[in-house]
Amino acid sequence: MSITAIPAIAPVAIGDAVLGTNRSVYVIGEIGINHNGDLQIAKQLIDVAAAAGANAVKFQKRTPEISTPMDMRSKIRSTPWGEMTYLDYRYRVEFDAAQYRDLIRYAANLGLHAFASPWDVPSVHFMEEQGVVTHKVASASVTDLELLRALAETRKPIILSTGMSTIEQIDAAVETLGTNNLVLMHATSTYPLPPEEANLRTIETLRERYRVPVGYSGHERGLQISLAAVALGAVTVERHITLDRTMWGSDQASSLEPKGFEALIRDIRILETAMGDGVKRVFPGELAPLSRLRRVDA
Ligand SMILES: C=C(OP(=O)(O)O)C(=O)O
Repeated sequence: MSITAIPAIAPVAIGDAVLGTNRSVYVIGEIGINHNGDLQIAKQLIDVAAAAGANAVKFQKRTPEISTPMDMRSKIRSTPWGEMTYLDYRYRVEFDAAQYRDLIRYAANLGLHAFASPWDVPSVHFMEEQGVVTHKVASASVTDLELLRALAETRKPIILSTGMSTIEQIDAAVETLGTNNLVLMHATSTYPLPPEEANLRTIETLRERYRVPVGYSGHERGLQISLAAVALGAVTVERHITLDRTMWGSDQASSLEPKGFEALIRDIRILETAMGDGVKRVFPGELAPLSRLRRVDA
């Protein structure tokens, strides 16, 4: 029987990790803004990611006066620090350069990459000065071509999330970034994500359309959907992590707590081993049952 060979999808190196088919899944603990602007909480979340066996932690970096939508800026928000405008709240949860240096070093000492999704062009330069191994593009930024051009100029590997985007918008983003050193992430930006909006078969759609490694950024409750994404070939999985889902903050409720994140990574490691390489063979463990059970030898 003749089988037509489809050209393999080139893996993408991020620091000392390689993301691609038949490689270990690159697990990202998305700290995002779940640290609520508190450096000690951020470090505790890095501890959680390291203890669970993640490969990386991720933050969100914003220049609030640029990245906060105009109509949101003066809205009043109740926060643990009192009532304040949405813009002031956005400033309250940002870390400065010295704090990022501290966090990235802290993560590196625990064997983790640390990087961010920059939400505006100055934030790209800010994270570049931190010497990060990669940049992530949040789903919200898919159509921000100015941001994508700045990211392309860094020549770093880029992880592009695709939630709340049409295929045409993703086409334009991919064209801007180029497919060299690009990892896409299937995502649906519903918080929390109901199964009927997960549409995991999109992982295959993105992989076939763009011929780049594809991962999954999840916002569901529980672990099943992320694990299914791995079974469908996701090369990276990103999940929000929190110390406690009842903490104040918009992403806490749809985040995984330490035990959940640990269980997720344990199961991902079992799954990636179980996926194998697809080459049909008789395994050593089958030899005893073979001699016991098969009557006709071919
Ligand atoms: C919001 C983000 O990502 P996603 O769109 O994958 O949830 C982010 O990386 O900041």
